[in-house]
Amino acid sequence: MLGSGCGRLLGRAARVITGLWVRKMSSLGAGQKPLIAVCQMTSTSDKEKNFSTCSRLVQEASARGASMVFLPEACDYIGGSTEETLNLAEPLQGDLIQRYSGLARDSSVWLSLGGFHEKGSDWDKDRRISNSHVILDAAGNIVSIYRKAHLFDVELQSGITLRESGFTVPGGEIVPPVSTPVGKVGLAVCYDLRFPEISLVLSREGAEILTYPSAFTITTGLAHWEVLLRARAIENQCYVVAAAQTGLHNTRRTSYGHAMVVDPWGVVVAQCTDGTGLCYAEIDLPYLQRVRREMPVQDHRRPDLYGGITRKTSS
Ligand SMILES: O=C(O)CNC(=O)[C@H](CS)NC(=O)CCC(=O)C(=O)O
Repeated sequence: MLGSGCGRLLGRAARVITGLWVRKMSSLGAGQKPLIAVCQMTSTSDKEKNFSTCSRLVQEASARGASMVFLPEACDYIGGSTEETLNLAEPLQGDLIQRYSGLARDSSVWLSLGGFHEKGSDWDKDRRISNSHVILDAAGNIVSIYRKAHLFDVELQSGITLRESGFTVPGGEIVPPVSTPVGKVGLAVCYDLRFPEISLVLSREGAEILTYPSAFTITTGLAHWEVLLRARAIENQCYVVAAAQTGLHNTRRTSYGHAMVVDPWGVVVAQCTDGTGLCYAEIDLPYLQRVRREMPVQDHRRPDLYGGITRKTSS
């Protein structure tokens, strides 16, 4: 737990927005803080239904005054088999992205599509897709694409076996944080959460908000989800935003849920309850600056000691 000596910072504590505040970025006055909305849903292989869920959530968030809405990994669909996952994939020039684009435009919000199954230019060669985190601005333009770099290939004794590399090509780059109306957003996806290096690169590049849209398994979620999200927020003194899949997708896949927002002090300031829904949080950048000023961990780093960390360890 956090010690009482930190009372001054803790005094500000968690503020989860519940009221019907309509305060779009365009109408934000001086000192007003932008609002974000974070989504939780249960994707299936029915793309039409998934889109209509996303659409309803985004419209609700927009009516509440959110400037940016975060959708989870696989917001487009979760296939019941590798074959189905591959068959349903679309290119970023396809119909589905156009519809998300229209949704951002019609609702005048920025959108994070936390994981879009992207049929890329190498499809004909390798028949694998990318797990792409796409940022759309409020006019519906694609402003950034990050392709998941760390793929979830695991075999747990508890019965969870997933081999993402069987249908996905790993991304080859970390993309610079995106300037949005709610702050500078650093992009990652799900399993990337377990690799602090990516968060260090993003925060060094200026990220104020780290994003981990996810479809965590229940076993790993129970053990690791919240502690990892809070650790990334504390280490980097960033907001951490984690939209999430929840519940039963098909006979073989279930997700942990617990979509949340963590503030730069490590406090969980918003969290979804059970099922499909949203949670909201204000992004308080002056507060983030204060946390960084009062405990300047970035200035205390000792890169002279860490040289070997980027080398792969032999097993
Ligand atoms: O398969 C899709 O269509 C969408 N992708 C996912 O659900 C991915 C790959 S299987 N899931 C994860 O990375 C879970 C990570 C996790 O649970 C952990 O790190 O503990």
